[in-house]
Parts: sequence; C-alpha cells; structure tokens
Amino acid sequence: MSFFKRLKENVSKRTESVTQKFKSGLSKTSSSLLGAMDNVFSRSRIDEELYEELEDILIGADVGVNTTMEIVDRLREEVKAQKLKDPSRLQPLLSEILVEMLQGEEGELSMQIQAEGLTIILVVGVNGVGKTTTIGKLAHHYTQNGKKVILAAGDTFRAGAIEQLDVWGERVGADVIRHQAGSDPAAVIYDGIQAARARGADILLCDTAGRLHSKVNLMEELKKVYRVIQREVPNAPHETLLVLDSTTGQNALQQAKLFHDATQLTGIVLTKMDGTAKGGIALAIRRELSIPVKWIGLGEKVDDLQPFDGEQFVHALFVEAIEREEQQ
Ligand SMILES: Nc1nc2c(ncn2[C@@H]2O[C@H](COP(=O)(O)OP(=O)(O)OP(=O)(O)O)[C@@H](O)[C@H]2O)c(=O)[nH]1
Repeated sequence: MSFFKRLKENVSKRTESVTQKFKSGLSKTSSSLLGAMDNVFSRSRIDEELYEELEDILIGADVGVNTTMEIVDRLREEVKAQKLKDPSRLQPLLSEILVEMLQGEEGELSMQIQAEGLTIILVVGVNGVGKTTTIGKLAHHYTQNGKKVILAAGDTFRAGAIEQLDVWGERVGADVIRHQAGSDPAAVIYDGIQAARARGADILLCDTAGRLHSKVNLMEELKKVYRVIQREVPNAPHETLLVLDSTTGQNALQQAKLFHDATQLTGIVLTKMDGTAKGGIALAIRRELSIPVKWIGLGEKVDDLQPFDGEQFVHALFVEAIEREEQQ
C-alpha cells in the first residue's frame, strides 16, 4: 500500500472534527509549502538542484537548517536505496520521513495525568505567547473529560492576566485561586495547591508571569514557584509545559533553552499555528530540543488546542497532494 494511502487510513481512525481542525489550522503553511514543492517535484529529474531547491523551501518554512539537512540527507539515502528516478515519487517519501521524525518514543506525547490524587501542571512562557488562553483551553479539555480543575493565577505581573483567567474559569467551570496584582506568585501557587487538596480537585493548572515588575530574574522566580510545588506535592509538577508562539520562528528555540535551564520542561505547546505560513517550526522544535511538542494551537476557539499528532500534522500539510494521488 502506498504511504499516502496508509497515512490517510491512519488519520481516518481519529475523529473527522480533529482532522478538520488540523487541516484548517495548518492551511497557511500547507498552501505555501505545497505550491513551492509542486514546482520541485514536477522537475524532470532528481539531481543536486532539486535537493537544493527543496532545502530552500524547508528553511523558508522555518524547519531550521540542521533539521532541513537531516531531512534532505534521509531523502537522498532513500532515493539511492530505492533507486528512484522520478521526482514525482518524492512527495510521499518526504511525508514518510517527516512522520517518522515527528513521532516520539512510545507514550512520550501523553500527559502525565495521575490516576489518583492531584496532578499539577505548571505553564510557563514569555508574555503574549498565549499562555493564559492555553490554560483556559486545557481546563476545558480536562473538565470535558470529567476532571475537577482548579486554576492558579500565578501571573501576578499583569492584572489583566488574572481577570482573563477568571473569565476562563467561569467559562469552563473551574475555580480560580487569585491574589491581587503584584503579589508573590509562589504564594498564589501555594494557595492553589491547598485549595485543590481541600476541594478534591484532580488537576491544578498554574499560570505564571512572562515578565516581571522588579529586577528579580524571571527565571529565579520560576525556580521558586517550581520549588514550592516540589516541596508540597511529591513528584510534582507532573507536567511543566512551555508555551511557544509559532509565529516567532527560530527565536522560539532560544526561549525553550532558557526556560529549560530554570525548570525541567516536560512538553511544549505550540500556539498560533493557524496564524503562520511557517509551521515547519514544529519540526525544528521536535528535532533540535529533547522536549516533545504535546499540544498545538490551531485557532482561538476553546477546542482549537489539540494534542499534537505527527500523522495528522503531515496529512494536513500535504492533503491536496494526497487527494491528487488518489484521483490518479
Ligand atoms: N489564532 C490563534 N490565536 C491564539 C492562539 N493561542 C492564543 N491566541 C491568542 O493570542 C493572544 C495572546 O494570548 P494570551 O493567552 O493573552 O497570552 P499570554 O501568554 O497569557 O500573555 P500574558 O498574559 O501577557 O503573558 C490572545 O489574543 C489569544 O486569543 C492560537 O492557537 N491561535
């Protein structure tokens, strides 16, 4: 069976609405990538020029230089091994390589939700990346799954962030633990933990600041929050998610390295994928950091945050080519 057929079959095992969300959320990246790749794959033969053109396209889509080289090297090896001559055969081959690269170790992409007792999820990231919105969407996801969720408004720098979290709490039916703006975030998180225990919550989602009033280093403050959580609940935080805005491109990689030094990140949330034509950043992040992308933001609606899925991702990018192949 051809790779595209297999991919389509696998994707069709998930719900149609999820497939649709991936397709519409990735449509900007998809149309810019496919347009450019069609030119490459319709060349008359597979030669150095073709590979170079493909490299330019991938780098242009924010796949990053190292990851691009890795992808193209693998493609070359496969072309040699399979003795391919026809450029039109490269599209499914490339898709297969991308799916392989996006797939993590077994279970790596799943969230460490505790079967019993409280699960603490710490959410970090710089201002404006979509942290508060992501917390609201995660809260929605877990309340929909029957969990009792509490939100801790640890971004005490921006008064608006506390209000915003309150609105989300009301919308999704989760209590919000808050102090006034400017107070110590570690104290808010501490109170959040006590409240979550007292109220028998399953999940505590902790918001944090992306910027500070004082000269206290943001990373030092995060370390303090992290220590409070570790001290109060054994093995917590169970997840420390870094939210990255996919429209910031390669800069996102630098942010990840910085935050990883302060807290042990367990996963990445890549937001605003729908707003960029350079969704290749997901590949760069997956390959260049040892942290899995666990969630992907495909729009502003409450259910537009989806668990990351490499097959859905690649299928959404190349859906037009897949459908074309089917009609042939
Ligand atoms: N299109 C789109 N917009 C998003 C997505 N995620 C978040 N946003 C928007 O990004 C903007 C910033 O989101 P916030 O949640 O306020 O960002 P933040 O990181 O909490 O910002 P601070 O509270 O200032 O630290 C909002 O307008 C969100 O609606 C997404 O996946 N797609």
